[in-house]
Amino acid sequence: MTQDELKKAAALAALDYIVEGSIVGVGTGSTVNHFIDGLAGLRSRIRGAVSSSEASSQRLAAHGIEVFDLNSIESLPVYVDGADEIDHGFAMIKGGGGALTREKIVAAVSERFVCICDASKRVDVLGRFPLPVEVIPMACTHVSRELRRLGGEPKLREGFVTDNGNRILDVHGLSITDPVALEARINQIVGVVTNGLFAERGADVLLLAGGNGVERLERTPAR
Ligand SMILES: O=C[C@H](O)[C@H](O)[C@H](O)COP(=O)(O)O
Repeated sequence: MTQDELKKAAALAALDYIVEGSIVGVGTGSTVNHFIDGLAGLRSRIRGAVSSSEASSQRLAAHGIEVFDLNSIESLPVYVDGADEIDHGFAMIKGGGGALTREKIVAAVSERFVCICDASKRVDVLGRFPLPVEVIPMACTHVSRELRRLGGEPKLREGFVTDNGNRILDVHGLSITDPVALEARINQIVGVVTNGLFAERGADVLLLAGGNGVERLERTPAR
């Protein structure tokens, strides 16, 4: 199977986690695009969706799925999203598509985070994928200096502006052995909006597609 076929298999498996009659939290990216396309077939069984990016909102709307403002809803039983890397404790690096801030907000509201990935995303230690950090534009140089002090090598994502009007620094060379601590530390740097570590609020379920099908893994409570 190709990587895209594996992404699609993981995405379609996530349809089993949708709560009938609810609003569904929807992430961003090529794996989630398969999920949105699959969700279109269940349109009559959900109220609609909350989206984490302009791109996902457009795709949802094109399928006739109503997109709600997060501020207008009371609860979100399930959030479905991909990841760039996920470790064995279900901490993730996200933001390869630059949607990390809205993704983290929607994930924070959700009761259950279902992560959909092909098997190449599973790692022992996070950090080979450069860690995206969303930054207020005027703070890029300051934040870069601070990130270097933490041992990383930040590179500005050229020509890219987030849905929130900010910039992305991709931080190379980190070996992230304590994702919860690093997530908090980077968020303390003035000018940082969000970083792409999803560790304090990691995934609850991992649907991991490989050669032998889709593994359905639940986070163990002790994480
Ligand atoms: O900003 C993008 C998101 O965090 C994506 O969920 C992540 O980059 C994975 O994307 P893909 O499914 O395209 O590999």
